[in-house]
Amino acid sequence: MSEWDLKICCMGAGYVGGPTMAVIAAKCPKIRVCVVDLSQKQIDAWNSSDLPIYEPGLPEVVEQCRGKNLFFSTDIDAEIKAADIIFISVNTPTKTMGIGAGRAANIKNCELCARKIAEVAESDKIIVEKSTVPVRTAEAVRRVLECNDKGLKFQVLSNPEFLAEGTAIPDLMKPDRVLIGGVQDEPGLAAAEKLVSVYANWVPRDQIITTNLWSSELSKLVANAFLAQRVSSINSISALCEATGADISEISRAVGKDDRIGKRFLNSSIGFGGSCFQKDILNLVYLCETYGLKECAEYWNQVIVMNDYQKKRFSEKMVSSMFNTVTGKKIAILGYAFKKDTGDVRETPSMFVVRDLVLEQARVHVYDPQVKREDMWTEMEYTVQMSEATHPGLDAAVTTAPDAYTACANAHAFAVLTEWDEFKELDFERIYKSMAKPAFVFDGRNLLDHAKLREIGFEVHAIGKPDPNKFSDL
Ligand SMILES: NC(=O)c1ccc[n+]([C@@H]2O[C@H](COP(=O)([O-])OP(=O)(O)OC[C@H]3O[C@@H](n4cnc5c(N)ncnc54)[C@H](O)[C@@H]3O)[C@@H](O)[C@H]2O)c1
Ligand SMILES: O=c1ccn([C@@H]2O[C@H](COP(=O)(O)OP(=O)(O)O[C@H]3O[C@H](CO)[C@@H](O)[C@H](O)[C@H]3O)[C@@H](O)[C@H]2O)c(=O)[nH]1
Repeated sequence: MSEWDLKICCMGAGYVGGPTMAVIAAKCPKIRVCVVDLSQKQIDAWNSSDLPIYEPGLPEVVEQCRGKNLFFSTDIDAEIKAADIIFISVNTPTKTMGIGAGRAANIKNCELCARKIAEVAESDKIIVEKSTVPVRTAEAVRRVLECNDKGLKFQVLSNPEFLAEGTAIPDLMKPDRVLIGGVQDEPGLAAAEKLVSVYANWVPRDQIITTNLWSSELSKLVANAFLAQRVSSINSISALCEATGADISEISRAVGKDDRIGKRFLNSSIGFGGSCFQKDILNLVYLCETYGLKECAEYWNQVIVMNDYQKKRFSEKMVSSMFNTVTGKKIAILGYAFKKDTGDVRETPSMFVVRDLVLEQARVHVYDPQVKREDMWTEMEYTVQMSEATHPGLDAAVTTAPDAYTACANAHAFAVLTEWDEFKELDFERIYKSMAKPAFVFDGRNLLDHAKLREIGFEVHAIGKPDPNKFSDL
């Protein structure tokens, strides 16, 4: 008799696999959970006190369960063999070459997981697609699994993840909903019910939605598209506010009070970043195109077009405000992560602003409380194809500062690009004194008290905020 009610294996120990499995382990002490990965470095970090990702509350949850019912391993074969349920939580990035390059999601890693499971499994299993995938990916996974020569039976479920970085632990502990898609026949429904029973250890049953496979897969893309669309919608209005003297925060407040619209995801910004929104909308656009739905594809693609415009608009505003030249000027960038409370820099809007400033030959000094310099460079090379090799002098042009004060000293401007709480508490009198004059502030998150900054002497520019010099009727 096993000491465990159930054994779960999760393939992929990243931003989703690690936290998701840690919470399952914490909520289900009778379930053995093992997260496996191809990367020894990643697994070693999960087994250390320096976890590979920064996520508030995560170290405590891992600490509570690791070595008891939560394990991290590179022994993929052994864990596949032992598991009753296997989650596939691997990365599905946008394809960079070949058919659909720049839009289609690359599901190669999902297929490789399915092949590995088919190769090594010795008993029937439930396979759960946790990764975000194009609709009908489960079909490919099922067909690969069926190719095992041992007569094994696999049930494939879709269980997309809705956690947001920075709030992953509360999102997982109290999810709005858990979505489980499966084949609507007896074995499919039984498999779905088994997964329902795992989540039911802490999620109320009426928040666990079961549906068919394709609806589940597609719902994930649609949820992200709707959220990103809200950000692009409010950002499009921020440009109109700057032109007319209206205030974007007041618009968000007034519009969001309508229950039908709701107040969340109406914060105007330099644009959305992160590993999901852009990738998933592009994936949706590509799917629409594949099915010949040109108008639908164009509609969703516009969310990305607006986001690119917002990022570009911000760096252009910086340059034009500073007398149309930043050449040789020191500019401080406060915040590099794509949002607060994470060290993740994938698709971060800060990177695009830094790129534009470097191309204008500014000297950029970046301070972020969680971002690692090596991650900045890796992402820059991957996403905007900039490295010391392609742009000699890049390494010297972008300095990482140990704190905000060092970044701002002697700078002509500072720009707030991530909404870290600590930026609100900075001593701006001290910063002002240390800067070249006129001292410019570009608030890309509407985080700071602009009236107070102006009183100190700063020239302040912010997203969707009227310029008091331009609008005397304010
Ligand atoms: N990051 C998020 O906030 C988030 C939220 C919801 C959904 N998602 C989706 O979840 C999936 C995973 O995202 P992530 O951010 O965790 O990615 P990630 O890059 O942080 O982690 C993926 C991990 O999978 C490992 N991996 C790749 N192929 C493997 C294989 N064949 N066997 C074992 N391990 C393998 C990689 O080494 C990596 O450690 C993606 O589809 C993403 O779109 C992400
Ligand atoms: O009002 C807002 C809200 C968000 N953002 C930006 O939008 C991006 C994404 O933010 P958020 O959605 O909070 O973080 P993610 O971790 O990318 O989470 C999204 O993507 C995940 C991966 O698919 C999903 O699981 C989540 O539900 C979904 O919120 C960030 O750059 C934010 O700064 C804004 O600019 N304004």
